[in-house]
Amino acid sequence: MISNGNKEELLKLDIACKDWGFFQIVNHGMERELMQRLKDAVAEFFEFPIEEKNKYAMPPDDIQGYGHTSVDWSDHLVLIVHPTRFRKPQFWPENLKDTIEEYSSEIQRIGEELINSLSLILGLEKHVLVGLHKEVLQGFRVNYYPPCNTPEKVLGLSSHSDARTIAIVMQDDNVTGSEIRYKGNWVPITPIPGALVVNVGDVIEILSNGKYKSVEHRAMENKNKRRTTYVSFLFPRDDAEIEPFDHMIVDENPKMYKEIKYGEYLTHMRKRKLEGKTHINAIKINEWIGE
Ligand SMILES: O=C(O)CCC(=O)C(=O)O
Ligand SMILES: [Fe+2]
Repeated sequence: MISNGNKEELLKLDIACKDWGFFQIVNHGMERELMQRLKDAVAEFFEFPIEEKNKYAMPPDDIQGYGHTSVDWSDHLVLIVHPTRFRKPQFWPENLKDTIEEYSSEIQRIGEELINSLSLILGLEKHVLVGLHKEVLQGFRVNYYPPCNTPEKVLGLSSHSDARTIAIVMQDDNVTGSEIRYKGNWVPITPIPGALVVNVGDVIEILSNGKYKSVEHRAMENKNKRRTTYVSFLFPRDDAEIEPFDHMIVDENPKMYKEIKYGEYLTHMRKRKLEGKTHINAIKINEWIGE
């Protein structure tokens, strides 16, 4: 893991965020046993009969709970896990709650360390970025992709960029499916056992005035194998103001994005379907099509 302040590691992080927007971390300090425990408990949950899973069903006007994507071939469970006052315990499956609690507190530690490193590569003091969040919120989303007879005809999850600060993803070890768009091609992310995949979200792209990219990604289906991904999103409080840092705006790279309250950005994004980078493009200067 990037130890804060280690110049060589920070340089690697800078390159990864500029070129790819994605990287994998290995020495993150999360116990392999805890990672496996979460995988086992989630597998148990998705194998429950539908009536059992529907006890946690996402109501039409909510973003938390168990549900299905409308156009894609996957199910999900979505929870806000941090801070605790935003939790809705009615959506926390009984067999998962203790493990999610433990896993998400490790993710909070790892995620805040990563945000501190991003603060440093953005040329700021270590804690500036966390401060700008007002509070670092954490969402947890499990994506469950069942085996599919016609994997070439449907997607597990349509192409999108994440509207968050960063996403930290645990994948299955032996199944592929995640792909990122790199120089016009779709590149699979090969799982490294025990590693966590990290990707830069729209918030970092906006704050860095486009230097670090929130890269488009999608999930493919597999014919004979199911696949599960465990995605933790870190993001600012709704009232945090998001706009490019002054020092990232230079003559060769004029200000690319308008200032926006994070909550407003999310509201605007939720009105649109998942489609590449349309949300962030909408707040680009000269392209604003919001309210
Ligand atoms: O499951 C994957 O491979 C990607 C999931 C993802 O991008 C998301 O949930 O935002
Ligand atoms: Fe994503």
